[in-house]
Amino acid sequence: MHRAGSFVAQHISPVTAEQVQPNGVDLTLEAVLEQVEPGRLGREGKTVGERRALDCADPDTETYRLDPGGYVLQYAETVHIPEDHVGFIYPRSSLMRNSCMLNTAVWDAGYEGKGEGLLEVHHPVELERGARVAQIVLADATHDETYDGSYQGERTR
Ligand SMILES: O=c1ccn([C@H]2C[C@H](O)[C@@H](COP(=O)(O)OP(=O)(O)OP(=O)(O)O)O2)c(=O)[nH]1
Repeated sequence: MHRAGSFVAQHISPVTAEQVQPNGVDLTLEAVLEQVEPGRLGREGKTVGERRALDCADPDTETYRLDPGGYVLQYAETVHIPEDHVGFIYPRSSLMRNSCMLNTAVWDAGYEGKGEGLLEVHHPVELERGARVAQIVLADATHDETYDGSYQGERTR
């Protein structure tokens, strides 16, 4: 069962009433990165290649103008996935209706941090820093142990 937005909101910080949706909570854009060197996933271990933070095309309004391509998007909110739950991200529908897609991996029980997502841009788009771009939902889930990986606490310290 997926939990109501009001439940999800208890695990997101900071959060405003505008972000709370019937079935989840909207996350906002903190930064857009462009990968500049290859990463590697091996049989043992992994490395994330260097990413460069993009400048806003309009610094006054903190607006990014993105051409078609793949970008790493960083969310502004700290998310805590409570025990007995798993999280998933969906794009805000207006982002998708503008020919962009935001992809998700699994948000594990016990994870806490400011996460990232892969933004696919299929038509030029403008995104303002602080704009609501994604929605996180929580579903009930059984699990073994809780998340203790390399991304625990990312961008919160
Ligand atoms: O779209 C997503 C999905 C997950 N996460 C966060 C929450 C998740 O709990 C954590 C780690 O994800 P995963 O376990 O898939 O990472 P990994 O590549 O297996 O690395 P590690 O083993 O170091 O955790 O990253 C995101 O920021 N964005």
